[in-house]
Amino acid sequence: MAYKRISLPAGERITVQDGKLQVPDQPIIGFIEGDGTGPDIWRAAQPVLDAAVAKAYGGRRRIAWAEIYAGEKANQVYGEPVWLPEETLEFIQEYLVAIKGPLTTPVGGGIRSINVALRQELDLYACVRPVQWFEGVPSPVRHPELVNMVIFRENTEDIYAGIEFPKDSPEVRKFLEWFKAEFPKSYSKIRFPETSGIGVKPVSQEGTERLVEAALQYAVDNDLPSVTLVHKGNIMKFTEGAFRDWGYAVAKRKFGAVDLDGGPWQTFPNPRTGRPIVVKDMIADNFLQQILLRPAEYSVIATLNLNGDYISDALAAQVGGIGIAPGANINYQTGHAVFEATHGTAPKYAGKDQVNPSSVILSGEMMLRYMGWVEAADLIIHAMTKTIAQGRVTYDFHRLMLAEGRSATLLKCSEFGQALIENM
Ligand SMILES: NC(=O)C1=CN([C@@H]2O[C@H](COP(=O)(O)OP(=O)(O)OC[C@H]3O[C@@H](n4cnc5c(N)ncnc54)[C@H](OP(=O)(O)O)[C@@H]3O)[C@@H](O)[C@H]2O)C=CC1
Ligand SMILES: O=C(O)CCC(=O)C(=O)O
Ligand SMILES: [Mg+2]
Repeated sequence: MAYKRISLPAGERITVQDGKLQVPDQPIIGFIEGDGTGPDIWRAAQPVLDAAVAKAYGGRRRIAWAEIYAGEKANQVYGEPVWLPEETLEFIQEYLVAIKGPLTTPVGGGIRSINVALRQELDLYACVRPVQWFEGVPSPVRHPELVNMVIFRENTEDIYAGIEFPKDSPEVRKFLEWFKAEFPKSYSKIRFPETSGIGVKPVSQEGTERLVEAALQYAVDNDLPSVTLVHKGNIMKFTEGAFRDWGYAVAKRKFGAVDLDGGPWQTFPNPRTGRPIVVKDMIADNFLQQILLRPAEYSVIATLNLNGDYISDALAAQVGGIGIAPGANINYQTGHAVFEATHGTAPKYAGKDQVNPSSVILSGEMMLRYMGWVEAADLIIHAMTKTIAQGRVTYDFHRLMLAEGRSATLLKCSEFGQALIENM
């Protein structure tokens, strides 16, 4: 396919055959720099990913990077107000794998999230965010080593679908008139109808089942002890409550789970190892205190879009903050995957070469593992562990280390990337 503004490097496409990713030695992979601190971080991260691949495979393998555009840079490159160019989506459709920096979303009015749009347009239904502690990373909790979880956040539905009507708009008036006529009892529950904005929260059985199935399969593949369905189903019965029920049902139907002590918790033996996997559920507010008090009891988490967003940042804080929290948006059925940090654009640090590039680097590490390039991924983990152990860190860890009375060397964003390369 010919692109208007995307230059294709020499290389080949990643494809899927019989449900398995086929990765050539020079795969073309798209990257979106991102807004705010995105360019600082990408400048530090890309050399680290390239160095890991070069060292692991001695030049036999190489990533052929293709810059693709979204956010503020898309406006510059395409010369018109275009936040998510059609050809960016077409490129990812065709080349399957991409990595991106954070993109700005204004609060209140203005454009809707481009990050969310990418996930929805490409149907990247699972937002996978592993949360693990690296030895030496400063943390606000006493036992960060007990935190070892992987969040599977539903990525295409929920209140994030973006179905909202602003107060006083013709849409909200029409909606409320219809609602009042058809559902007078429910309408009467709207406390101030004249001054309300309205949002719609769709949660489907299909959307839930594919997400929960991916989480259960992850527990099987990685021999993990439990999957917890996190929801607010006591209050939102037919969306979040249904998420729980459909989740339990898929564990029974697809994995042969049976009730534990009369239910609702379930268990099934891991077909690969025989070890039991417990499927349990928890109401989201309780879960947020449980992960602080008893983190060792949680492993894989399957949850809805908004809960997953909150839980991601809360758990990241327990292992050092969103500067080191990676993620991936994946469609396990088609193989499409866009890797990205959990954090946003952190605009006050933009252009200062100051922030922690670890989230994007570790998102790249997830990407390499997804591609089957595990030797390169392992090198990144090794270098990250070693560099942090040497106390060579960016500002976010530095200030926490000093507060803990530890000595540390303050590095810029780019210097931290270089330190990783030295330590590979
Ligand atoms: N996927 C995406 O692209 C996402 C985009 N966003 C967007 O980003 C914009 C800003 O959002 P905001 O709520 O401020 O959240 P951010 O995640 O951008 O930043 C919040 C705070 O987190 C810390 N932080 C963020 N990134 C890093 C890093 N790389 N290294 C170290 N610390 C970091 C900083 O803390 P401190 O001040 O303590 O130093 C920062 O002020 C919004 O437009 C939002 O919509 C938000 C989340 C995800
Ligand atoms: O799209 C955004 O601006 C925010 C998204 C977000 O917070 C997330 O995906 O964790
Ligand atoms: Mg978030």
